[in-house]
Order: sequence, then C-alpha cells, then structure tokens
Amino acid sequence: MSEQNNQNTQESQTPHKRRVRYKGKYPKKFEEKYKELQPEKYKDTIAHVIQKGNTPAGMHISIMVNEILDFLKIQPGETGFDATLGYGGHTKAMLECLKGEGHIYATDVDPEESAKTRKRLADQGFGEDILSIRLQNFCTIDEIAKEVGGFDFILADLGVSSMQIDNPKRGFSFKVDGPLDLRLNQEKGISAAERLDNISEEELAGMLYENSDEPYCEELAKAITDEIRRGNRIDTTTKLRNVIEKTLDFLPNNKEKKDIIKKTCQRTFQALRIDVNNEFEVLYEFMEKLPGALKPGGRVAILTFHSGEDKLVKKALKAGYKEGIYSEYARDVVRPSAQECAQNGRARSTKMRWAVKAE
Ligand SMILES: C[S@@+](CC[C@H](N)C(=O)[O-])C[C@H]1O[C@@H](n2cnc3c(N)ncnc32)[C@H](O)[C@@H]1O
Repeated sequence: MSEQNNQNTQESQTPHKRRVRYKGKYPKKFEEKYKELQPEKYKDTIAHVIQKGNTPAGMHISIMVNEILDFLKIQPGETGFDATLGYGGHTKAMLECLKGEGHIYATDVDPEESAKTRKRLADQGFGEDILSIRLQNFCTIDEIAKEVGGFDFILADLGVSSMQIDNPKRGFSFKVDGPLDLRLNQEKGISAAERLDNISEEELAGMLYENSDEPYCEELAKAITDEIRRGNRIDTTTKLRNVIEKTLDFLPNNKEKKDIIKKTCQRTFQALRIDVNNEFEVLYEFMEKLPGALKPGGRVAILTFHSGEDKLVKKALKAGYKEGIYSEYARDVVRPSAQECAQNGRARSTKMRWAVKAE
C-alpha cells in the first residue's frame, strides 16, 4: 500500500470530530453588549462601532443635527421645546447653542429611557436650571407653551429611538425574540399582543393598510386572526414573524423573497406600533396645537420616518401657510446627506420639514 493510500484509510477510520461552532468576535445578544451599554466607560468600543456604520446598543445617533441647527438658528436666551427627548442628542446640541442662557423643555413618554437621559444630561452639566424634562405626550405641547409663554424654536424627531428598537424586552424588532409589546410606555395602554387578541380580520387588514400601505394586508390579517382563533396567541415577536413568513410562503423561491418577507415584517411591526401608541392621533393633535405654541417668528423642524407621518405634517404646514399662520414652510422635504446615510443606516428614511410662524 502506498503511503498516500495508507493515510486515506486512516483518515476514513478516524471518527469525524465536529468543530466547535465559531461564535464570532463580537457579542450578538443585547445583554452581552455590556461595553456598548456603558458608553461613558468604553469610549473606544463605541467609537469603533459607530465608525463601522452601526449604532451601539443602548445608544441613539441623532439624525440631521447640522441641518436642524442651521434652520433653527438658536440664540442664547431663547426658549425651546424638544418634543422627543430620546437619547438627548438633539437636545444637547440645541442646549449648547443657548450658551447657558435660555431654557429647553423636553417631553418623552418612555419612563425607562427618559430617566437615563435625564441623568446623562445632568452629568454633562445640563440640569434643571436650563433643561426641564417632562414625562408626558408631546400632544400636551399647549399646556407647556401656556406655562412658559410660547417657544422660539421647536423640534420633533418622530418615531422610536435605537435604544428602544434594540432592547428585545420592548418588542419593536422582528429580528430578535421578545414579547410582542411595541408600547413607547410599557406602563400604559395595551401591548400589541393584547391588541391582536381581540381584533377582527377586517380591522386588522385596515390597520395594516392604513398605517403601512401593506400590500398583503388581507392575507396577513386572515392568517393572524385564524391563528389566534385556533387558540395560538401571538404574543412574541418570533411568533408574529413566523406567521408572516408562513403567509408569504406562496411567493416564488427567488432572490427577492427574503427581501419581501423582511419588508413585510417591517411594515407589520410598524403598523402595530402606530396603532398601540395612537401615533397618528397624537401627531395630528400636535400639528393642530403647534401654531399656538410658537412665538411670532418661531421656527419648527420635524423629522418623519414614513410616508403617513410625512403626509400629515406636510398637509398641516401647507394649510397653516395658506391661512397666513406660517410665513414660510418647506415645500420640499430636506433629506440627510449621502454621507450621513452611509454612516447611519437608520437615517435613510428620514424626511425633514420646517416652518416659520408669521410675525
Ligand atoms: C427618534 S427618538 C428621538 C431621538 C432624539 N432626538 C435624540 O437625538 O436622541 C423618538 C423619541 O420620541 C419619543 N416619543 C414618540 N412619540 C412620542 C409622543 N407622542 N410624545 C412624547 N414622546 C414621544 C420616543 O419614546 C422616543 O424616545
């Protein structure tokens, strides 16, 4: 027997040893990202994650900061309103423009994240003397405006923050398993799972269509309500994702199928989120109250993330302009630069609109 043959025989007799699965260099689970979750302590890790075009867990990268500041032209001594505090990135940038004189009032409905942001900003020197954070819906803007005598500038950066999306306990992402919650404030209202418990097929189809223009709204509504009627509650993100995947199984097995499933998941989760948080209703109320909250010459900038929001904002600003409430408004949307979109994928769908209150 040649040496080569001998070696082959020995190899075929040795039982195949399974290699340990390579887990990768970086933590994959939210809880394992302990360095990203402590940005003050692990600055290098954070810089590395951001430089790679990702958002570190537990953090939010503010969008279109320069465009917003260019438009708002904040002067020391002014009074502002940040409708959507989030991680506080925009708030901090606006506070810096005040140079220690003036005040910003900020709202958010998320008790968990706004408490962290309050502490983070206070630690950076922005305490109660210059920043008042209120745990309330931005549709109560009229109450705060009345209390403080109106605002020189207002910002609303709608939707959800990266910290909320990334935290599996909140149920915002179809990519990780978690309870199907989707509430911005988990202490109020009902979760998306509870909403699905009692919804009719027709109402669900309408919700998916109205809130997300979902092309498969009828098929999905039937599949979801059938599943629940059979006694299988859809109370986790994975269960909802599985029903969506099963419903779209009829699609031809080609390259596009995976992408269609992903987009359908995104739209379905978005439609449910809009519903459980009454997002259109509160935005409508906010837009109605906006003129009364701005001082003459006051500026407002609004960032939206899907067509339903943008249409509502555009319509309200246009109507206000026609009525002479606003002296100027954005006829065209302002979009983030290609460079910003490359650095922060979450900026890609952003549209900014603005208006100036007549003197
Ligand atoms: C996109 S994030 C804001 C990020 C923030 N601009 C930053 O730079 O970190 C949107 C925030 O608005 C909050 N939010 C959404 N709807 C709200 C509402 N109706 N009233 C108050 N806060 C709201 C969310 O909880 C979330 O924290």
